[in-house]
Amino acid sequence: MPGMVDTHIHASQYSYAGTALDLPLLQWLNTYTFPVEACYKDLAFARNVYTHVVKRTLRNGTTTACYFATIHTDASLLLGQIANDFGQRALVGKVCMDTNNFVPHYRETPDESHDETNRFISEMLKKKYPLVMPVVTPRFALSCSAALLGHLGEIAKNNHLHIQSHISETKEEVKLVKELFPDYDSYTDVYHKHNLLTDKTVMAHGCHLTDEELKLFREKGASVAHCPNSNISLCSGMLDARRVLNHKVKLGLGTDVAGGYSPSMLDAVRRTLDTSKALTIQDPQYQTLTFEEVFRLATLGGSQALSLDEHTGNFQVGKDFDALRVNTAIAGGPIDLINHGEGDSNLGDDRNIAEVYVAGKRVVPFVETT
Ligand SMILES: O=c1[nH]c(=O)c2nc[nH]c2[nH]1
Ligand SMILES: [Zn+2]
Repeated sequence: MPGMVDTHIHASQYSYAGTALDLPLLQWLNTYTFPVEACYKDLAFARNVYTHVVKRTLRNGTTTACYFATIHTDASLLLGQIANDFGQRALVGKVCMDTNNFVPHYRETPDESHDETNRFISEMLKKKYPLVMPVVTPRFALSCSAALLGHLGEIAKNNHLHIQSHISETKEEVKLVKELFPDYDSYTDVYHKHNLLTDKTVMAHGCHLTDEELKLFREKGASVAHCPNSNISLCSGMLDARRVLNHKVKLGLGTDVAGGYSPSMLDAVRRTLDTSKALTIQDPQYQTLTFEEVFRLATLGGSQALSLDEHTGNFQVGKDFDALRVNTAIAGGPIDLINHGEGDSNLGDDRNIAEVYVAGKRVVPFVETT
């Protein structure tokens, strides 16, 4: 099968994946996330976690990942180097944030954020990695001043770069953005007015976007990363993926580690189906997503959401060979091939992924270096 595309994952949060899911988003950020992310000043710590997350996601069939790192430029560059060394296709973002009243040692000044983003981009591009690219990464509107958002929009525009952020994940966040940015039409308009809503933008969550906002997404060619595990785990909301698709807005899936507790894109597939079925329980007229539609979101949809579909997403002639060799009967695997069930099985996991290829090169099993 084609390799899977994780359109939204925090590499820096992998160290506590599976824990700390007892608070809503904003408290969760202040209590767990910011103190952990501050540790990436230490490059040895960063190397350890980043090596583990790249290996784990590759083993789970993520041939392309769109990563958030932290505010630390050198550690973020290290993540790019590690993805390149293991052969993963990746977008890597140095996080930008100049507003953080709860953990004040984990924030930048607007000038630092601007200068360090420029340094991150120029050093990353200098490496000429074949599959790893920088992405401009304002954390979200609540962490960024208007001045910083403006700087970042300029940088992205002048260098034709990808952009990633979060939007409308929880109702509380939407309300606070309204209070902080009263002169804008909507949360989406805050990013739009700062040149951060382009056809190379991917915004995570979007649970509470209005039809007007989705229209603006469509007009600008921006995409949504659907992160169902995180949406449920932090009780943020349920994205109506069908509505996003009906608006013809590009849509991919994200694990959103560690708001989402699983680094597996197969988990994202299952949670997407669960969310769609929960919406159907609430409204029996709702058109539930099919397995085939969700499989497409995990592969081609993700590549379109990241504007990488020229290179990856399916086996169309001319694209790179990003692929998984799947063995449903693998020894010790999770599937007993004894029943007469028809159609696609929901039971597979990483044990069934025998080999992973990125751009024609086998990257799993790992080649042990001496
Ligand atoms: O799920 C999330 N994880 C984060 O790290 C984050 N930062 C802002 N908004 C966020 N949402
Ligand atoms: Zn996120």
